[in-house]
Amino acid sequence: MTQPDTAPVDDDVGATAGATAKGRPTPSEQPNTDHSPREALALLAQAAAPERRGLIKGLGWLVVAAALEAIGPILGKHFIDAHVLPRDFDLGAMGLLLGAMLLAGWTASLLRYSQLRRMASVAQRSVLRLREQVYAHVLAQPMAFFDRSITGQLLSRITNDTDAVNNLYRQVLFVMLDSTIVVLGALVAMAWLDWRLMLIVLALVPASSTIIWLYQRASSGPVQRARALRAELNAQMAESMAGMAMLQSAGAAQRFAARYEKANRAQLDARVQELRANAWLLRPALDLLNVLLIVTVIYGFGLRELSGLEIGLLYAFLAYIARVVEPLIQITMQFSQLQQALVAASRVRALLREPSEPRAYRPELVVGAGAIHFQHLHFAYKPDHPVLQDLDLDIPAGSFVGIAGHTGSGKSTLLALLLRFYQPQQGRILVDGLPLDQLPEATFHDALGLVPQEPYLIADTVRENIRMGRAISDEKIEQAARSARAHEFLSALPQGYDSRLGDGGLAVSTGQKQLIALARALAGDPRILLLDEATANIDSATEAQVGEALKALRGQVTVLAIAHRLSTIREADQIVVLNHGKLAERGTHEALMGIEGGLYQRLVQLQALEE
Ligand SMILES: Nc1ncnc2c1ncn2[C@@H]1O[C@H](COP(=O)(O)OP(=O)(O)OP(=O)(O)O)[C@@H](O)[C@H]1O
Repeated sequence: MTQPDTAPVDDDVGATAGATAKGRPTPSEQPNTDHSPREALALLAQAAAPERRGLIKGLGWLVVAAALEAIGPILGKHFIDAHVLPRDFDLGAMGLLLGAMLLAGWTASLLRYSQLRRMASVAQRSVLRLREQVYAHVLAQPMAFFDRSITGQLLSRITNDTDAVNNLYRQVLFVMLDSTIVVLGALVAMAWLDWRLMLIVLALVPASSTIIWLYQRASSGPVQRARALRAELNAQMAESMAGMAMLQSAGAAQRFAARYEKANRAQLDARVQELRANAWLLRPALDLLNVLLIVTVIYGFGLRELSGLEIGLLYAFLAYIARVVEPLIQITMQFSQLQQALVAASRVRALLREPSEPRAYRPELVVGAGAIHFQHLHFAYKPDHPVLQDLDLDIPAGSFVGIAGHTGSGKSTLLALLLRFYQPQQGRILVDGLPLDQLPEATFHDALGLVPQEPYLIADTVRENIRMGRAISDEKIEQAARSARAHEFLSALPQGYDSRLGDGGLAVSTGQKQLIALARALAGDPRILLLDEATANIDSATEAQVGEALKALRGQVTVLAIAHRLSTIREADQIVVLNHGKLAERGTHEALMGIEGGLYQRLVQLQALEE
C-alpha cells in the first residue's frame, strides 16, 4: 500500500512561532479563517469550475471502468458453474469467457489509467490557476495586510498550501471517488449475485474502518512530530541563511549545527516510529481483517446448503472481497492527510477572502507637472498612536524638497502615503490638484518613481533591472544610468549592461544597488521622484554626484528626498523638518540653520559630531 507524498502543509510552523513572539496576529488566527471541509470543497469546486465538463466525463468513465471490473468475477463464476464443475469442456465457450474476462479487466485498467491521468491534469491546471489567483490577490492587498502577515507564511500559503490543494484533488478525486466507485461496483455485483451475502460483507466495512482508524490514532503522534520537525528543520535552515553574517561573526556556527543535528535526529526517530507502527500494527491488522471477512463469508456459505453451483458464487465473493477491502483501506488511510489538506485549502480560501482595497479611480485624470499638496493629513498605523498629525504642506512642481527629522518622526510614512500604501485617516493628498487616491493605476505609476531604502535587484541583467518590464529603449536605459551616476561602474562590469545581477549573478555593493535603483526610477521619466535614504550607503564623492544629478532634475521633476545624511538635501529648495509627525520647521538649509536652537540646526550639529 502506498501513501501519497503529501506537500508540507505545515511548513510555516517555525514562522508561526516567530510571529507569535512578536505579538502580531498570524493569518490563521484571523477571525475569518474557517477550517470546515465545506470551505475547502468550495475552493476545489471554484478552482476546477472551468473544467467541470471534463471532470464529469472523467467520473462517468470511472463508473464504466468500475462496472467492467465488477463483471470479471461474475464471468469467473459462470466459468466455474457452467464448465469446470459440470466438466463441460467446451473450449470455444470457455475461451470466449476467459477472453471476455481479460478484455473487461484490461479495458477497465486502461480506462481508469486514462481517466486518472485526465483528472491529474485537471488538478494540475486548477492548482496552477489557484496559485496565480492567490498571488494576484496578495499583490492587490493594501500594505497594512503585509504589516500583519509574516512573509514566510504568505509564501507558504502561495506554494505549500496550494500544493496541499493539489493533494486534496488527488485524494478526493482519485482515492476517495475512485475507491468509492470501485467499492460500490463490487457491492452492486455482490447484491445481484446474493444480496444476503452482500449484507454480511457490508457489515464488515465498519470493522475495517475501525482498524485503520485505530492505526491512525497510534501513528498520528509520530507522523505529526515528523512533520513539525521537518518544518523546524526548514525554518532553522532559512534562519541561518538569512543571518549568516551575524551567525559567523558571533562564532555561533557550531551551536547552530548542533541544534540542527538534534532536530534532524528527532525527525529520524519520529519517522522510524511511524514506519514501526505501519509494519507492526497496520499490516497484521489488515491481514486479520481479510481473514475475518473470508471466514465470515465461508461461514455464511456453510449455513446454506452447499450445492455444486455455490462454488462459483464463493469464488465470485472472494474476488469481490478483495475489491472492497483494498479501496476501503485506501480511503481510510487518507483521512489524516485529508484533514491537513482541508486545513490548508481553507487557509487559502481565507486568504482569498481578504478584502482588496476598494478604489474609485477616475480614468480621465492625468498628472501634469507634479505639484503635491498634503492637506491636513492625519495618519496612524494603530488607533491611538498617531504618526502624522495635521500635516499641511505645499510642494511646487519641479522643486527639490528634503525631508529631515529624528528616527521615527514619520518621514517614511509620509512617502508611504504618497505611494498609496496606506490611506490617511483624515485629510488628503492632491497631485496637480487631483485627489491622489482617484488617479488610475497606470497614470499613478507613470507619475511616481521610488528609490527605496533597501533597493532590491531581480535575477536578471543590469539592463532588465533598470527596465523592469517597461517598454524602455536601451538608449533611454543608458541615459537614465548616466543621470543616476551609475553608468561608469555599470559599463566597467564584465559584460557591461548585460551582466547578470541578483541571485546567482554578480554581487554589487549596497551603494551600487542604490544607484541602479535611482537609474530604474529615472528611466520611467517620473514627474515625482521619491528617495528614501537613497544616499545612505554611497561614498561622499558619489553622493555629491547624485546631489548634482538631483539638482539637474530641478524644474522637470518634483523630488522628495528623505535623508539622514543631511548633505544630500543641503541644496534642496526647501527642507521640511518633522518632529513626532508634525511639521516643525521648513525652509532652505541656510534659513533653517539660522534658527537658533532649532531642530534642523541641532540635527546638523549632531551629524557633524558623529562625522
Ligand atoms: N508598518 C508599520 N506598522 C506600524 N507602525 C509603523 C509602521 N511603520 C512605521 N511605524 C511606526 O510609525 C512611526 C514613524 O515611522 P517612520 O518609518 O515613518 O519614521 P521615519 O521618520 O521614517 O524613521 P527612520 O528615520 O528611522 O526611517 C514609528 O513610530 C514607527 O514605529
